[in-house]
Parts: sequence; structure tokens; C-alpha cells
Amino acid sequence: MISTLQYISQPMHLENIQAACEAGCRWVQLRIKHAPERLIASEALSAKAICADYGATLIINDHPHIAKAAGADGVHVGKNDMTVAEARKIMGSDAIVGGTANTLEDILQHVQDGADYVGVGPYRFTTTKQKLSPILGLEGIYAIMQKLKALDIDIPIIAIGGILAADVPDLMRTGIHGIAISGLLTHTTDKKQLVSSIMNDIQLCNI
Ligand SMILES: Cc1ncc(COP(=O)(O)OP(=O)(O)O)c(N)n1
Ligand SMILES: Cc1ncsc1CCOP(=O)(O)O
Ligand SMILES: [Mg+2]
Repeated sequence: MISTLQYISQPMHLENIQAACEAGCRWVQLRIKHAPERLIASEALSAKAICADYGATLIINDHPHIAKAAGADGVHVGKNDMTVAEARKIMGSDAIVGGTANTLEDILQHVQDGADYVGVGPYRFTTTKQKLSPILGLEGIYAIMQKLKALDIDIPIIAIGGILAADVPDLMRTGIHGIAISGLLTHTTDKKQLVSSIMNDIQLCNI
């Protein structure tokens, strides 16, 4: 089952992952950019131990080999990484493999490649990621969801990019499965309150 609320880590990764889990988040993506692979591998092992304590799913960004070696639940790959199909070969059929999309065509490719979920964005401008794809906004995400519906394609879509708590009800009403947040949770003091209010809004939209 793909969680409807996903936390994407930022430095200090392990502290932030622990805090996200403590606040009630049960899906974590370890996203370490511009670091040597051996450091990412060691952080992945520690992140795995934290997530195991909370029963949280751990996804590793960009690095299937590291994900596999750390015993993570899955991997997330984007346009500048290997394909979902290649990541699947490394991870095996039981692992979770997610891909990034900015267009309907990206999603269709990921579906064909056997993705378990697709991260669609950016919803809004964000400084968390550099070299952003074109901003989709609510209209862009809604349009993509309508096209998927027309094609009868049912894959969990996770909206990402600059998402704030107040965006959740409108975003959920487009038909997405859930959201991924990074800066919002990382920089919020009352993380428990934020996580429960977002999870509550998500649930209300699923009734
Ligand atoms: C859930 C989710 N969706 C999209 C992304 C972005 O992945 P990518 O395009 O490979 O960019 P980086 O995160 O690697 O900078 C994601 N990480 N998670
Ligand atoms: C990894 C990623 N991919 C598209 S936007 C983004 C960053 C999401 O982080 P934030 O929630 O802080 O905007
Ligand atoms: Mg990537």
C-alpha cells in the first residue's frame, strides 16, 4: 500500500526522519543530493533502523543499489536517473519503485515500466529542488488526473513540490492518491499537529 503522506528528507537527514516518524509519518524518502555514495549508503542503513522502529516504509532517492543493500522498501527515480524498468531489475519484484513525472506521457512510460506510484510535480515553485520542471499548479495536476481517468489508468499519483497544508483539500479533490512534502515538515515546529491535520484532510477527501 502506498502511503498518502510521504516525507522527503533534508539535512540533518536522520534527525529529520526520526522527527517525521515521531510525528506520525509512516513513509519516508531518504533524499541526499551531492554526497559520496558511501555516505548515502551509511545514512540509508541508519534510516532503515529508524523506520523499522516505527514501522515506516523507507524509500531511497536515486540509488537502487544502495536501497537494495540497505534493505530499504524501495527506490524513487526521476528523469535524470535510471528508468523505472532498470530500477525494478535491480530491486526485484517485491520492492516499491516510484518514478517522477511532469507530463501525462511521463506517467504512461512509468506505468509501462512497472512503477508502483508516480510523483507528479512540481505543484508550485520550491527551493528544495534545483532545475525544476515546469510548474503544474492545481490546473495542471487536475488536467493530468482527468486524462488518466479517461484512459482508465489507475496508478497512485503523489503530488509534490512546494505543497503547504492549506493546499491539501483542493489537491486531493483532483483525484490524486496523496502528497509528498519536504520543506513544510522539516521546518515546522509542531510536526505532530501538522501531520495529523494533513492526514485528517486527506481522509476527509477520501470519504
Ligand atoms: C515522490 C517523489 N516525486 C518526485 C521526486 C523527484 O525525483 P527526481 O525528479 O529524480 O528529483 P530528485 O528528487 O532526485 O532531485 C521525488 N524525489 N519523490
Ligand atoms: C524532490 C522534488 N521534486 C519535485 S519538487 C521536489 C521538492 C519537494 O520539496 P518541498 O515540499 O520542500 O517543495
Ligand atoms: Mg532523482
